[in-house]
Amino acid sequence: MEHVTPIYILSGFLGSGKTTLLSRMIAHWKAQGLRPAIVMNEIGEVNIDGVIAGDNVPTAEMLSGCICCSIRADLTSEIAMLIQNEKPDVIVIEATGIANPMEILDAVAEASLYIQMDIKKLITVVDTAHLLHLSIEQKGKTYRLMQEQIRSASVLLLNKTDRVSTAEKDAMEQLVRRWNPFAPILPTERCNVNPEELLGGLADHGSHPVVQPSANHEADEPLGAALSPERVEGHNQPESNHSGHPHHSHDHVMSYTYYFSRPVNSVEFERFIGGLPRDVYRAKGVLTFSDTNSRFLFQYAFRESDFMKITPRGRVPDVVVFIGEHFNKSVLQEQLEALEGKRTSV
Ligand SMILES: Nc1nc2c(ncn2[C@@H]2O[C@H](COP(=O)(O)OP(=O)(O)OP(=O)(O)O)[C@@H](O)[C@H]2O)c(=O)[nH]1
Repeated sequence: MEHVTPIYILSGFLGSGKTTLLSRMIAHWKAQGLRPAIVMNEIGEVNIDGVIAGDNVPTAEMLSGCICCSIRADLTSEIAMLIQNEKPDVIVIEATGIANPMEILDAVAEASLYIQMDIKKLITVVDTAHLLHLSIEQKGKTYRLMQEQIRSASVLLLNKTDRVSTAEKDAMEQLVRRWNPFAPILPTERCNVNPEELLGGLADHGSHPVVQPSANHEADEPLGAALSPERVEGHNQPESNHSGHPHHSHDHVMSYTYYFSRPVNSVEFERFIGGLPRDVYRAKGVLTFSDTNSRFLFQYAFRESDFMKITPRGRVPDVVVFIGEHFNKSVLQEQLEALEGKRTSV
């Protein structure tokens, strides 16, 4: 029988912890002597996560678009090429944080018409603190998207529990359970989860039928929750895509990439980040500071920033990608140029 490649899909809002989980999954499979491969999707024009994912992992980068819509057609050929060239034991697709998982499932299922693969799980990572914040406001596109990502999951990580109290965590667990009564919910810090519990084995992949969008799964099957009719009905965005399915629009989301031509002062940079408009909800990049002698991977997600020393291999530029809604790119550009000393005031 032809080899069937197991596929895991990682979903979750921007900055929820998908790449953190991906690193753990890769480490787990490598420790078992398996060969994983990654399809990494970014809406920005550079792949900062590629710096984190590590060496020796075959990666297909799909940049500057979202696999659930604008570059969806490329997914089949990217997966086919990975399988043909790298013969991986397992593939993980990390979707952009703004992707609608139903659309991704649909795209992957479309690809499975041509490629022998078995969609094992759709794992959604939730930033518990962010969800708490949005659940108080109870509105907004981000809240609705997060709800969809939670509804579609076959397993859920309630991540960043260190940023909420126990009572808040319990409340969010109840909320998530209401939205998705089927998926196991695993509360985590830094996605620290038992990989066996999360991933199961890969060995049984030959026995599952390849998932189709119209498949009628039992609730306890891995993707039963995601593909059941009420889940599809829950996906109630008004627009339609080319395949006639209701389509989620990303028109409100924008990204801005800034390349640095010289090191900047770390304190001034942190001050700039502290003053970012609320409409910028995610930023990440690689930076060289003038007052330190290391390079840093910079992360900003739901108003928390993080700097990690790195020694990137190969040529990695100093760059930051900002993602958000309707923010003013030229204001950011002016501030960044001022940080570089190209302008006199911020
Ligand atoms: N406080 C806290 N931070 C976390 C936790 N998990 C991940 N982070 C941090 O959150 C930031 C975003 O994590 P990522 O794993 O890059 O998130 P992501 O979902 O891949 O982000 P996108 O690719 O932009 O969608 C990083 O700075 C992580 O170190 C957690 O449990 N607690």
